[in-house]
Amino acid sequence: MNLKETKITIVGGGSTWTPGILKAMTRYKESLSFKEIVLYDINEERQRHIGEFGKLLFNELCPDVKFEYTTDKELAYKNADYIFCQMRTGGYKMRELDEKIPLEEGVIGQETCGAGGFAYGLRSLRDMIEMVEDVRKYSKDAWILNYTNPAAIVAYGLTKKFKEDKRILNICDQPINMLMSIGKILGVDEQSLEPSYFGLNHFGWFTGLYNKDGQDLLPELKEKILQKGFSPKDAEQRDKSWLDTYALVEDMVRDFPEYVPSTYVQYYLYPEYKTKKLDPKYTRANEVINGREKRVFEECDNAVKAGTTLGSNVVHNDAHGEMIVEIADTIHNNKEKTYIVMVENNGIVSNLPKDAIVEVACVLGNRGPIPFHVGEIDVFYKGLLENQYGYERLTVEAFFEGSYTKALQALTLNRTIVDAKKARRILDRLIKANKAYWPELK
Ligand SMILES: NC(=O)c1ccc[n+]([C@@H]2O[C@H](COP(=O)([O-])OP(=O)(O)OC[C@H]3O[C@@H](n4cnc5c(N)ncnc54)[C@H](O)[C@@H]3O)[C@@H](O)[C@H]2O)c1
Ligand SMILES: O=P(O)(O)OC[C@H]1O[C@H](O[C@H]2[C@H](O)[C@@H](O)[C@@H](O)O[C@@H]2CO)[C@H](O)[C@@H](O)[C@@H]1O
Ligand SMILES: [Mn+2]
Repeated sequence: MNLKETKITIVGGGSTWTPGILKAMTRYKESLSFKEIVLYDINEERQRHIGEFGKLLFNELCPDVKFEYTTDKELAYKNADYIFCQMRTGGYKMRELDEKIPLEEGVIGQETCGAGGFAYGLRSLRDMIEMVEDVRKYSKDAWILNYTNPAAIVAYGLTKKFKEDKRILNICDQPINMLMSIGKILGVDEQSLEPSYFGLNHFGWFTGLYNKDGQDLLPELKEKILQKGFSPKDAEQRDKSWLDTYALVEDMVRDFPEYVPSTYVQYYLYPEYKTKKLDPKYTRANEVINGREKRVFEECDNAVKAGTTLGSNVVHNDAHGEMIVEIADTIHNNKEKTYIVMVENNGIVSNLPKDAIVEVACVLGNRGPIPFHVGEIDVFYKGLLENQYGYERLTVEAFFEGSYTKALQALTLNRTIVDAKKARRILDRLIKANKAYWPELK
């Protein structure tokens, strides 16, 4: 075990996901040997609710750890060893517009896919670049583990901007969440499965699931999905929209039986069907504002009022918190475990561009992720991914160059839009809505 004492900072301390991360951290205190935890956010009021909950939690479970929450960058980033980042530029108010504007124009309105993800990407990039610069000013060797969405765009943009920085790792909880559900369907512990997987973030496929004997359980999984459908492991705690999203995995396996896709692939394969199903008057942002956000803040406040976190039910999705903490632990202790994370392609998928940010299985240790080779992918997958790569790249270039033309090209290329006149209408509305956040596009 690596005994170096560590400091961990959570950026976006006021996030609805922070309590889950903090709870997971309490289980890794010895292994990660942290002595200091700091929450950092630009919204003092919002963070205070989570910060007070965290203070109580650490006081009860790890009293020798210094726990603070702050809006001061120096305090947050100085001498930090691990930065866990999960910020949302513009908050849920802007997420609502990301989802509603495209839907009003008759195309997918979603947090990370299509025009919504594009709008969110142009907002996130500005703040994420600033965050990396701030962190590097105070802690040049800290590992930055990033959840901030749209992770595909953020990862591509940060990789272009900070070419030499090998300690930024972009991660997503979707593959592990899916693996947990897969484990339940197969009746095996998901930890015992070695996945093979390729794609871009929120656009990928499981191509193999090997048990300890080296047997591939993917064929059995596909059979079971076709017989009984696909639902999340924690179905009883899920909002309806996520249950609907999981359910469509069955359709995708029926239509394209080679692999098992990420749930997000449905936005690209069935854009017309999905658009009809989504309600432009009440989107996922509304569901979250009235559900998770309300519940997390109320439950944090209730614990603080009660003076104890014991018995508090604030954590809703263990996998999310567990994943980022486990990844830090794996790096810290050079555990060389397998995770599906984002890395620069550089030939991993040999027929996709080298600078694409792919999501693949990697062995993770203190040198960072070491990817498993994928090789050539078939024409259908290559076509889909090459198209999405073009969209992601043009989005990032539009941001860096302030280019309206590249923004229009990006949206036109996106499979959820296609029509250039529609793309222009959506782009013009998004420009107005995002005036406070985007670079000027000329
Ligand atoms: N990669 C994944 O798989 C994954 C999974 C879940 C959530 N996420 C992402 O995590 C983030 C948080 O999600 P949420 O739903 O809890 O949102 P949230 O709005 O509840 O939390 C985000 C927090 O970030 C803060 N913030 C905004 N701009 C900031 C900045 N520049 N610096 C520091 N803090 C800032 C906000 O004040 C807020 O407290 C989002 O980007 C979301 O998309 C990613
Ligand atoms: O709509 P939200 O705010 O609840 O979630 C958005 C995030 O969704 C993903 O996380 C999923 C997970 O992948 C899925 O399998 C399921 O279990 O629920 C999680 C969220 O509730 C996604 O990976 C993130 O990038 C999104 O931010
Ligand atoms: Mn994700």
